[in-house]
Amino acid sequence: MNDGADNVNDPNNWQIFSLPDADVQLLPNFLDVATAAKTFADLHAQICWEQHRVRLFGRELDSPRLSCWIGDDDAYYTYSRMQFEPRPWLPELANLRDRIALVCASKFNSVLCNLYRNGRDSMGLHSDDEPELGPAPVIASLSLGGVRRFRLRHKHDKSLGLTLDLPLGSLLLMRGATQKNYRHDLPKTAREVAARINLTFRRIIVAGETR
Ligand SMILES: O=C(O)CCC(=O)C(=O)O
Ligand SMILES: [Fe+2]
Repeated sequence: MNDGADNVNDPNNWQIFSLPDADVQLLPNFLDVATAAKTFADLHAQICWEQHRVRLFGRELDSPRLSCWIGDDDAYYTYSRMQFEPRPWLPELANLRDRIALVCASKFNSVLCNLYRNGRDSMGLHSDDEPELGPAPVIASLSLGGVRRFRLRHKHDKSLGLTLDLPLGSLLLMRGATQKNYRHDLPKTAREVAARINLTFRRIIVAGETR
């Protein structure tokens, strides 16, 4: 793990983007390069990667990536109108969850893991705005492996957006009204790119919880 924990906790190391109607920050070196590489190798081997299906224009298709939904037993999630039952936490993921919770001052009970095998794998434009995430979700996104382009686009004002090449070991934090006002994607690329793992830590509001 990154021994520069003080470093990570120093709010000055967050890059804060002044994006209207959103709250987006990046901690470029949450994991140092060696730790990020080891974490990538461990998770690539340990996560039970699955081919999820997505519904698009009334048709069901293979999603262009491999995925795995991991979380507490009660953290059910509906994504692209498909229900996912969480798989149990792996120790390394639970450890990352706790460290990320500290630097983000938020709690997470689940993580969506995505594996982009090459430049043809991608994530279409969407908002993480499912009702079970609550009205202003905190999404913490850790990137490992190959660098890929990530784009945020305002839902109503085409002039507003942000494009980031997410470095390995970086932690992107989206909070507040970001999901309400923006969509994001990870486009395909013709460049030769190494495989990438992305972990989006989330908090599902479980039935019976007051908020
Ligand atoms: O791979 C990424 O950086 C984005 C993943 C994402 O948007 C999601 O899991 O909802
Ligand atoms: Fe997303």
